[in-house]
Amino acid sequence: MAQAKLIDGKAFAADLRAKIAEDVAELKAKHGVTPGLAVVLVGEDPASQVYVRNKGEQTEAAGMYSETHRLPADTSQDELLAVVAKLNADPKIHGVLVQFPVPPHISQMDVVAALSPDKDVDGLTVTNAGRLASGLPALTPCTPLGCMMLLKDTLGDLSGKNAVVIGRSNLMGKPMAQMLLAADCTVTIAHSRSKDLPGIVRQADIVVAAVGRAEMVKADWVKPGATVIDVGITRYPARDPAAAAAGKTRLVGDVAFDEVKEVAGAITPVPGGVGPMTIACLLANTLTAAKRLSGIA
Ligand SMILES: NC(=O)C1=CN([C@@H]2O[C@H](COP(=O)(O)OP(=O)(O)OC[C@H]3O[C@@H](n4cnc5c(N)ncnc54)[C@H](OP(=O)(O)O)[C@@H]3O)[C@@H](O)[C@H]2O)C=CC1
Ligand SMILES: Nc1nc(=O)c2c([nH]1)NC[C@@H]1CN(c3ccc(C(=O)N[C@@H](CCC(=O)O)C(=O)O)cc3)C=[N+]21
Repeated sequence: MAQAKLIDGKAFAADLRAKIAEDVAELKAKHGVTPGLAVVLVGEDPASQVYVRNKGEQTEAAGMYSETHRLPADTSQDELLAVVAKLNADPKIHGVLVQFPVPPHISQMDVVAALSPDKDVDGLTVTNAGRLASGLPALTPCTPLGCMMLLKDTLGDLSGKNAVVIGRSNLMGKPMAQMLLAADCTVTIAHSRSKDLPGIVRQADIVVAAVGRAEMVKADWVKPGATVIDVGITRYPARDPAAAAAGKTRLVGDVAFDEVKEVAGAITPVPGGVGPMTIACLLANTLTAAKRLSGIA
């Protein structure tokens, strides 16, 4: 069997960011509005630090305003909610993202509930999740949005395809399933209590793995020719011992890439697949929020 087509999320995301930059320039020129994104990070999680830095750089490269709030790990929930309330009320800011996970003394649900749905560029509020489920216009989570773009680019019409989503988080699995359903797929959501996961996955024309267990999806789980989207990210020390000793890391997805690429029809790599799309879609959502908040679209 021929090797799977490699889905180049990095290149797709670069094109998307270039289009967003054009739209941002037009919004500024015609309406005097500069989209603004605020990212809030509580604690020192090194992986989150990288994402936060990438987000900040790419936001500015797209011509947007970016601010990052780094709060210490012992920030109280009330202090964090006060920061969110201030950003909700700040006219320079159109998108607010609180990086998860937050430390255990803070309730993620309470943080989400405090976000203004109009600025909820993660699509996590009950309002936006409900709007997505009801088929209404919504700000939707960035990672599933990016996965849908890659799937439509790879397969065209998704109607009637069997899609299996592994994972049921509010940020990833559930909204992914809603988007696939809206595109007329037959959708199965699998999770840690699912029985015979390999058997379920073998039915799929489309597999989306969003678990966080390195190389869980094996070649004999995948129907020949299926499209495989790997969302999972696990960070390991670099293979080279000297590099590892220097603190260098490598990213591993939820799919055993080397063996699955021999079976699948198309597959996203990690890194360079879904991750870059997440950030590009965050910029897209911030632009959408800026337009809506300014009464432009
Ligand atoms: N590339 C990107 O841009 C992004 C990557 N990620 C990555 O994607 C992964 C998932 O993220 P997220 O959804 O937030 O994670 P969560 O930890 O919130 O959810 C993980 C899901 O996987 C399920 N699960 C756990 N173990 C198994 C198992 N053995 N078999 C089947 N299902 C299992 C859980 O089931 P249950 O509900 O039963 O516990 C849960 O629904 C992580 O690696 C994360 O780092 C996340 C966001 C963006
Ligand atoms: N409120 C919230 N929203 C999120 O969307 C959110 C979050 N919290 N917490 C953590 C996860 C994870 N996540 C990623 C974003 C970009 C890359 C990314 O850019 N990855 C690159 C490489 C990055 C690198 O090399 O470190 C790639 O896969 O090619 C990965 C993962 C967003 N998340």
